[in-house]
Amino acid sequence: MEFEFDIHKIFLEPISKLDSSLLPQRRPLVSSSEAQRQIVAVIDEIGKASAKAQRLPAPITSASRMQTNQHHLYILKDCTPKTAGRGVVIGFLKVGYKKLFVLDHSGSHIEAEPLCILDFYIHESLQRHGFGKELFAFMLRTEQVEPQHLAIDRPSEKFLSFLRKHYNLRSTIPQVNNFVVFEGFFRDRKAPGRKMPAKRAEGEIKPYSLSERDFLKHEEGLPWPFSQAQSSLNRASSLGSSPTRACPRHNPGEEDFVKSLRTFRPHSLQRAASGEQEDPSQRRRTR
Ligand SMILES: CC(=O)SCCNC(=O)CCNC(=O)[C@H](O)C(C)(C)COP(=O)(O)OP(=O)(O)OC[C@H]1O[C@@H](n2cnc3c(N)ncnc32)[C@H](O)[C@@H]1OP(=O)(O)O
Repeated sequence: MEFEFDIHKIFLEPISKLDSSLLPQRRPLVSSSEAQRQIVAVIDEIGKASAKAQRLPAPITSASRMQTNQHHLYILKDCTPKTAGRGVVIGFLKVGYKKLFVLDHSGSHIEAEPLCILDFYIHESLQRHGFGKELFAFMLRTEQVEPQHLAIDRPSEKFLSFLRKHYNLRSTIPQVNNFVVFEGFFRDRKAPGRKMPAKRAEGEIKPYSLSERDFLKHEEGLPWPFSQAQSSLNRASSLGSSPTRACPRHNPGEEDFVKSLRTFRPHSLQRAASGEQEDPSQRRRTR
């Protein structure tokens, strides 16, 4: 992706890590205000490209969302002499910690706060050249995390293939939310998860967990899963919640629906109990 300004003056490293300040560790070679303006333009553009590649109705990565969340954004630029001019952005990877209830092999809910892969994109013309692996490996080193300890927010087929090929991540542990976790998720973690009691007091239950992609639904009307309540509940519900997300709006009939969620036994849970595996790609949100 090319821009009307010089990428090499704002991103001095091959891979730049940004947080909510939107400023890379090495100070850009242009004024702070100019750097901020250019970096906002880059993030918004690559966010749009990623959404288009994933056929999402709107970007899940934008400068404004970066500023209001505790996410880390890794941006890879091209350093080869052929693009020595103003430089190009090859792709990006966005990660962040989220509080989730993750099902273990026995179907128990474990409260965990794993690093989650939230958005990942390499420009179409440069896919399958090893850039994704370079970016992903850099993130793993920087965040000091093992690939099997990650939770993935609705991976695409390409991403699942990527994880199989580079990290031998194949078998998933069936979940009832939209995050995919792999075998080994619970092994040798630095901070082991907390097992939740089978029955919890009323009011203590966090009824659902929103993935990055679910905020899109928020903007369209009732938040997911409440937006599903009027129609039939034909997909697995989610448990757990994201600390970085605003509280859902309360609507008439919402409490009844939450109660019904508490007694609802999702298909994935039934599958977990029977040992049957679910194809994670089937869990992707349809538009
Ligand atoms: C949580 C989320 O972010 S889900 C969304 C993930 N992003 C997308 O799906 C957007 C479109 N895809 C992409 O941007 C890229 O393909 C990525 C980010 C998934 C991978 O980056 P790449 O630079 O292509 O990966 P890299 O070259 O390091 O590894 C290649 C491997 O990735 C997988 N892969 C990459 N592109 C494809 C493709 N078009 N079809 C199938 N598998 C693919 C394959 O396993 C491939 O190995 P192979 O060529 O031997 O089959």
